[in-house]
Amino acid sequence: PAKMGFRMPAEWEPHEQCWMGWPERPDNWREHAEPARKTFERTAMAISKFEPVTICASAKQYPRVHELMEHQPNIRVVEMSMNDSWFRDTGPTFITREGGSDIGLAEQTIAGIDWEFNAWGGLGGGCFDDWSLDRSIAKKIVEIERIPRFAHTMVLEGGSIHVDGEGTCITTEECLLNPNRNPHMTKLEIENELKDFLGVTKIIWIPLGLHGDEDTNGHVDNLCCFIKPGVILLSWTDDENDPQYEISVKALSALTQAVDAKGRQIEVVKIHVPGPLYITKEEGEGVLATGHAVPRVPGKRLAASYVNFYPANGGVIAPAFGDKKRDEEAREVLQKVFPDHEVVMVEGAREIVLGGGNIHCITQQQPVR
Ligand SMILES: NCCCCCC(N)=O
Repeated sequence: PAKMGFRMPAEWEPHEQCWMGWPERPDNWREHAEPARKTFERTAMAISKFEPVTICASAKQYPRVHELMEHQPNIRVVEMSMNDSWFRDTGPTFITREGGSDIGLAEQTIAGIDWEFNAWGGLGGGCFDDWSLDRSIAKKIVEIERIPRFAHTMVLEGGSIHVDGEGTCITTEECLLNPNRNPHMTKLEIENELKDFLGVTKIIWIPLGLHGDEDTNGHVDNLCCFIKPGVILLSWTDDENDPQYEISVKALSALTQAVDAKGRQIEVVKIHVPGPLYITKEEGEGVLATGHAVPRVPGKRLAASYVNFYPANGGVIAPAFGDKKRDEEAREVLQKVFPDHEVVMVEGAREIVLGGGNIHCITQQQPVR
């Protein structure tokens, strides 16, 4: 696609809409996903103040969600079956190009990449043992939008990459070089596919993702993200005894020793992680042990980070974990780095991180065409 002039826009570039799934499986979400649906609802309502939202819900969930959103003109609900509701990873990665007949390109100015998906590691450490429905979500979304589809055989989740829109991609070795994704591909081969499909010329590799992020093997979207070309927001901790400290120091060094596609040094802004937060006994017991999904064990560290936010048109939709001090600190940092956006902290994001991700993981932006 890069050869055809496509690139993945930066997430802060104008959106046509936001796509979301709807949680229900009781072996990944506690209390039959009731608390999680409350937070998904808050997230969809918050985003809908800035851009249209499409919620995809299973046949079982459709009636309730449709009724819930009946008076929300900026939210539409469609029926779609899924194994779980992580549309960052199962939705398409949209790519765009400057279209128009004047430059001889076909009219198509937007397309969707349909990566291979194996539930974050397949039977070698994945989150559940059947992902057959999730593998069709990207295809169904681009069909609904009548957008061309670029299918790829490489396993990749949208949460494992971030781009600056100007040729640079950041990702983690912990995830992309994990043998449970593409064991048959070398680092160079993976780089070349990212360059071709995302329209980037430089990959900056970060060794490890967020401590505790075992579900995804350290997706970059839980560790750091671009806030504009040349500037990266990095999850940090002042506690040198927290295992996160070493990880963040390594990431800081990888980022400050690199230059981006335009030859810029990277400026790093730190944002402190909440907590540390751990799964409580009550939370763990609320998740059904079916044997078909990764168990939620009380006492395990939650992979909670404020960089897992969604940049909507003019709004930053960020997780609030109930850690009053760090939630407020994070809101201030986000407002400072996004001076022209309205920062909305979504209460109850702890329910999403109990499922293994956060607000960025449950959303997928569709850029304007
Ligand atoms: N249990 C699956 C968690 C998936 C998290 C998704 C993400 N992009 O981090």
